Formats: sequence, structure tokens, C-alpha cells
Amino acid sequence: MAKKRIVMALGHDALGTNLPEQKKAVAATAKLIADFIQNGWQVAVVHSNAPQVGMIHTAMNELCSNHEGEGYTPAPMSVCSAMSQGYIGYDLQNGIRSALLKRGIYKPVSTVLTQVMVDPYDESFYNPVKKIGRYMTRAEADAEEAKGNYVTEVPGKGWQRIVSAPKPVGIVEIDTIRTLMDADQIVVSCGGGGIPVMEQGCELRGASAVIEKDLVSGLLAKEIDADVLMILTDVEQVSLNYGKADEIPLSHMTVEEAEKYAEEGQFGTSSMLPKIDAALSFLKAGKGRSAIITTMVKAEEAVNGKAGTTIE
Ligand SMILES: Nc1ncnc2c1ncn2[C@@H]1O[C@H](COP(=O)(O)OP(=O)(O)O)[C@@H](O)[C@H]1O
Ligand SMILES: NC(=O)OP(=O)(O)O
Repeated sequence: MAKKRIVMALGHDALGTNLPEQKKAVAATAKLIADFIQNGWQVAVVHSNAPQVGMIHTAMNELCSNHEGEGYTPAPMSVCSAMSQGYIGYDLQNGIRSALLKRGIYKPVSTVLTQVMVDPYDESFYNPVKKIGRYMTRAEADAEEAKGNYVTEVPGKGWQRIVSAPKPVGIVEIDTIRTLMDADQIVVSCGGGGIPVMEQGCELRGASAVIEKDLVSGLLAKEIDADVLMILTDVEQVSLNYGKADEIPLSHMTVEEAEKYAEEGQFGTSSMLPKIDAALSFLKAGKGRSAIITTMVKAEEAVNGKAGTTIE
């Protein structure tokens, strides 16, 4: 019997936001992935990168301004995305490999540095909303603006940089990812939404943007014909009236219900809505699939319908 295929999208809780956090979080996430492998699943992993890519971009650009004339050159956002995929993939590969070996299982696991095609006319290029990097003070935010970067206030937390988040249109390395999945290997790909690229003749040019990892997870799940799209985040369930006194956590939604709630504005624009949008585009593209939104701790119960929010 063919193995079931799951795309697991790791948010900040499952990945951490800096190196020490990442080391701890990845160890726990790797055990979860090993559980799924042991239970007979094929697993494709996608991960967040907004804190990491912001840190890399700041580091690269500050390095250059502090060492002017020494031959260092600033790294554009697309290159920073590639760097984030590299070091996050490195941690995930080793974490998953070791979690499996401790159970006496050897299975190849690799990271595919993934480029994702975006539309140069995507409206997000005129309206940056994707928050990246650390929280800053007002004075630090002013300094960022003076360098030509965009910032936004995050109530109660400070200021953050924002960049464009164009929609993912196609996964350039999809044939490689499919080949590895078909060979029953574990693949980390489309990290941080993928490196955003635009086609110019035979060339792919990096775009100054960061793609929503939830949206690319939905696209990947469609492209590899997954059975389940599981988005791991920091809330156990999706709610109606989120954060209000009359909050209602949901264990199930139909596609139609999810669409209705999205229209009512029930989901945070840059947080829960992309997860719902990813789930809907995946579910609408095929039959017998399900999308699950939950925490890492509840993932195994959720896949058995006993926790989380399942959209079917
Ligand atoms: N309707 C909703 N139900 C549950 N959580 C919601 C809802 N709307 C917005 N959210 C927010 O979505 C957040 C999870 O998304 P996000 O912050 O992007 O996390 P991640 O890094 O895991 O992708 C939750 O912490 C919560 O604040
Ligand atoms: N690229 C991306 O969506 O990252 P976050 O999940 O960290 O925002």
C-alpha cells in the first residue's frame, strides 16, 4: 500500500527564532518527524524564516557599513533567504537524522535550496506587509527608515521591518523534491516561503521580498499530491472571535465554513489567514485530503482527529 504523504509547515514555536532557540526547538520537532516516519508517513518539511532572514539581512548590511572599503558587499533579501534556508536546513537535517538513528532507523534527509517563482506585478510589491527581524525601538525604526527600509508598529511589542510578500506562483525545484519524495526520502524544502525569483528570459532574478511560508506549504502540498497539510503554530486550534471573551475554538471546519469565516474577517491577516488560504487552495485542488492547524505538542493527536483544527 502506498505510504501517506504529509507536508509539515513549521512556525516559530516548532523552529525557534534564533540559534539557541532553534537548537532546542529543532530537537523536539525532529522527534515528532521521526514519530511520523515510524508511523509510516512520508514527510516533507517547510519552515518559517522571518526572524532569521531579518537578522541575516541586518548582519550582512551592518557588516558592510562597518567595514567600508574592505571588499564586503551587501546581500540582497533573496540571498539572505537562501542563507536562512541553508542554516535552518542544516539543523533540521542533522536533528531528523539523529532522531531516527536513535530509533535504529536510517533514512536519507536533505534540504533542497528552493526558488519560488513570483509575479513581478504582484500587488504586494507596492504594499509591503510581511514583518521580519527583531522588534525595535522607535529610534531604531527611524534609523531603518532612513536607510530606505519600511517599518511598522506592532502594538505592545515595538517596531518591525516589513517587506513585500508576493504570492508563490511556482516551485522551481519541484521535480527534484518529487523525485526525493517518490524515493521515500525526507525533504526539507521551500524554507521561508522559498527564495523569491522572477523569470527574465532564461534567467531567474531574486526579488526583494519574503514569501509567506504557509502559502508555499499549500502549493507544495498540492504539487506533491500530499494527503495532509499540517501547519504547526503556537495555538492549538483556530478560533472564532479569537482573543475575545466569546472565543470559540474549532475542531473542524468545512471548506465552505472556512471561506465564510475568512470573509467575516475571523482570521488575523498576516498570521492565521495565510494558513487558512493555504489549506483552502490545497483542499480545493483534490479529493480526500485534509489540512490541520495545531501545535507541535498536539500534532500526533491532531492527525488522528483528536486535537487541533481539521479542515476537510
Ligand atoms: N482566528 C484565529 N484563531 C487562532 N489564532 C489566530 C486567529 N487569528 C489570528 N491568530 C493568530 O495567529 C497566530 C499564529 O500565526 P503566526 O503568528 O503567523 O505563527 P507561526 O509563526 O506559527 O506561523 C496565533 O498566535 C494567533 O495570535
Ligand atoms: N517566510 C515566512 O513566512 O516566515 P515566518 O513564518 O517566520 O513569518
